[in-house]
Amino acid sequence: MADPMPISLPPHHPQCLGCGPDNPAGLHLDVHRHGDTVVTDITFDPRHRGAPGLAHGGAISAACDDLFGFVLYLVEEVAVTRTLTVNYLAPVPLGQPHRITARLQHRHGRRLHLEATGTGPDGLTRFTAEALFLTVDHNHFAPHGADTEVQAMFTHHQPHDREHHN
Ligand SMILES: CCCCCCCC(=O)SCCNC(=O)CCNC(=O)[C@H](O)C(C)(C)COP(=O)(O)OP(=O)(O)OC[C@H]1O[C@@H](n2cnc3c(N)ncnc32)[C@H](O)[C@@H]1OP(=O)(O)O
Repeated sequence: MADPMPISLPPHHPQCLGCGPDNPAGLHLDVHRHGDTVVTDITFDPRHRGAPGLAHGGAISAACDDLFGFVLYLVEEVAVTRTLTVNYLAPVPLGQPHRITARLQHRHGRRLHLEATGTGPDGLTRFTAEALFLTVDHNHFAPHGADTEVQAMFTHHQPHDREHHN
């Protein structure tokens, strides 16, 4: 079967560490939906350096965590990370695009079990990640004054609003 057309997904918000276009320290992830997966191509650069020439594990972890946050658009529910495990299978060189693909593996009540894979241009999978997200309601963000902002993320920015085909 032919691959589904990719659909552009909106950033969580402009200042998001993972995907916010206005965050100068951000990873600036550009994310698309491909069927039941979400996909981003990231090229770690010297700002993300761990060992010389290689990406820092924390930067890889942040990219996976934020990409998991895009699966929520598919689930159409707000959830937050409870656990995140990254399997660093091989060093990730700076300056080479890596494709990270994430999806919902299964759901059990409030528990969303998510999985991701990061693969280089040579076809080598250099990291995988698994996360448990727990669904929350908007009140979760209320003590921090962000409840309406998060609500807007999931109402005003429906993925199909920005549909385009690459
Ligand atoms: C808005 C989208 C932005 C996306 C950005 C990218 C993602 C992020 O960075 S999110 C930010 C980082 N994460 C956070 O700040 C979360 C901080 N943690 C919390 O606020 C709370 O722990 C929270 C809300 C996750 C859960 O608290 P609470 O609602 O009290 O849940 P709790 O009762 O402990 O657990 C709920 C259920 O999950 C189960 N559970 C909890 N932990 C685990 C675990 N590790 N494994 C399996 N089950 C678990 C519990 O047993 C419980 O099950 P049941 O309902 O059957 O009793």
